[in-house]
Amino acid sequence: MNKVEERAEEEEEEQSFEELGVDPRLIRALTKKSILKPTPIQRVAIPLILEGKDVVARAKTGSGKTFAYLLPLLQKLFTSQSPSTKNLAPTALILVPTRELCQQVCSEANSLIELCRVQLRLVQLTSSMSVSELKTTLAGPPEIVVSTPACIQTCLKNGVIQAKAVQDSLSILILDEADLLLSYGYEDDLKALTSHVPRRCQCLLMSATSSSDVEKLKKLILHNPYILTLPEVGDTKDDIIPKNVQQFYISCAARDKLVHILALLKLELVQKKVLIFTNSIDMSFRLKLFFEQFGIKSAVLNAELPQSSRLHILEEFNAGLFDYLIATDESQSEGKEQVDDQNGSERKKSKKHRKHKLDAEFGVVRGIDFKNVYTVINFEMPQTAAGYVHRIGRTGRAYNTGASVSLVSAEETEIFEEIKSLLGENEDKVSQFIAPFPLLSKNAVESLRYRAEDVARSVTKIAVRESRAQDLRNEILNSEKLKAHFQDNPKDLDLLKHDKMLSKKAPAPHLRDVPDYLVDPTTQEASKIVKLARAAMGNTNASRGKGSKGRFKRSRDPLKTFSAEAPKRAGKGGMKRKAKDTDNGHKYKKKHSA
Ligand SMILES: Nc1ncnc2c1ncn2[C@@H]1O[C@H](COP(=O)(O)OP(=O)(O)OP(=O)(O)O)[C@@H](O)[C@H]1O
Repeated sequence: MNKVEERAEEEEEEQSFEELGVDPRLIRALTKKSILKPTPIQRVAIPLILEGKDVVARAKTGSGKTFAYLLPLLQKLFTSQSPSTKNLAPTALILVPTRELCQQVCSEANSLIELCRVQLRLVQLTSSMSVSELKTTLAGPPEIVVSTPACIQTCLKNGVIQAKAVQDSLSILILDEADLLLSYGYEDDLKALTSHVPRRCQCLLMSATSSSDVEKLKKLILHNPYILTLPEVGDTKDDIIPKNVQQFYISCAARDKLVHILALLKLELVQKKVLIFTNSIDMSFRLKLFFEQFGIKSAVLNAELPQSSRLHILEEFNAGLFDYLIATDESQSEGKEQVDDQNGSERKKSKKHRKHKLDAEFGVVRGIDFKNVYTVINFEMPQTAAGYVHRIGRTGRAYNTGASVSLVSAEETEIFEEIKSLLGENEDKVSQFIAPFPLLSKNAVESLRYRAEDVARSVTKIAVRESRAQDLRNEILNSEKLKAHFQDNPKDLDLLKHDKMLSKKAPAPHLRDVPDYLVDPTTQEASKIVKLARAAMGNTNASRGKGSKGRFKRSRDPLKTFSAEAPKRAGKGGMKRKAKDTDNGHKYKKKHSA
């Protein structure tokens, strides 16, 4: 790149929201949220959307896609309000695959609207609402509706929204997390809707990955769109995971995973907050009960819990009320049961053999904005490489940094190799993108083995089953209370704690703290460095805020400068990434589709 090109790129990177043409009210609102400069996808998408272009935006997880469409959408609605024209249907429709995402988009948008002090109504429609609730919510109508395709289809079928009114009123249609809409089974719902979408309607399609599903949707909905692809996503395999996330793995036998995760958490070798993934709900309860005996408080999150409990757990975790969340993601082995609206649509497929209903519109991984998660731990490896990308995408969001640690057993070698090849690894070479975790020594693991195995034996299948049932009962009882309470006090998070003890047996006092004599000096040193680094990076629950506040100081990163084992390999992985990290090109491709 020559100097002129370099300068042009630098200038582009320095572009402010103001220069992108964003309304001063929105800029003030963003400033209040400590969002000061646009991310690369926002820089390119906002002006095009303001101009009224159809856009397909592909940018990696956590790159700020939500504001990339919300800001121009709100701005257009601020200025287009005309009291003489009365719409009979919403002007804008945002479709997302899950209820959790509905909730998240609504709260992001509503907080901007509130801060801007404009008259604009945005509502959320969910499949759990009755026809009369849907009608009441849509009365007006509101300018913006956020929902899932299935729910909109229910509204159309039941006459809650008239097709003719959609044709007359709809000006902007946004498909968020577009790569997932089809895999959630919404193809027919989307096809039914598109027949009513007027040609003049501006259509936007946002996604984290490119897939044949995105192509299908593009053909179905968009007319001659601008395709925005940040090179970090589309072109080079090595940048599928955000650059600010360091990836590590630990090879261990499946039966040794408990002692390894105990060592990581108890010896404080990973930074908080920590999001732990399991492939089954039973395993998440096994982990929770195991942790409890060592005085580690955690909460579980899965598709079986009532929706209000799930939203509350997310809010509490995001607010920093607890540090460890064990999530079972939606694509994993237990599958998901299709439950839909109360009006008995064809999507309701009951599976008798399953004891508990899992919510088909639950999505814990995809698109959910977990705030300030520093470490993602794959206690069990995901079943697909794409699942890995989405799990890891829960850390390192926007300008924050993060790390992931995957516990890989011999049985998981195949998927691990698949993940490495997706990231662009060459089988014969030393791992470039996922390095062995350098801070956990064999001695450290062995020092905890006796205690871990003893406690693991006490967490029997019956104990797991009982605590899972108990937790579900508690949450169902609480969910009604939560629903009512949140309507009156949306900001109150302390009503119910989700990290309470489930175990019938109180933890033995001697297991709460690891005595110094059990921890070898190298591990003590490693733990000290992690703590120091956390303090130096301002990574505490209170201070590790959004945007640039928690910005990474690479030179202070212990995972780059310290190694308890295998210093050469870890160093190599670290150095390579370090070199790559300086290459912070934010180019984009813009082309008209054929
Ligand atoms: N310009 C910005 N500066 C700093 N933080 C930002 C900026 N834009 C968005 N964020 C924050 O970054 C986080 C991630 O944004 P967002 O959820 O939009 O990512 P995403 O690209 O949609 O990710 P995913 O594909 O996982 O859904 C959010 O907490 C958001 O508030």
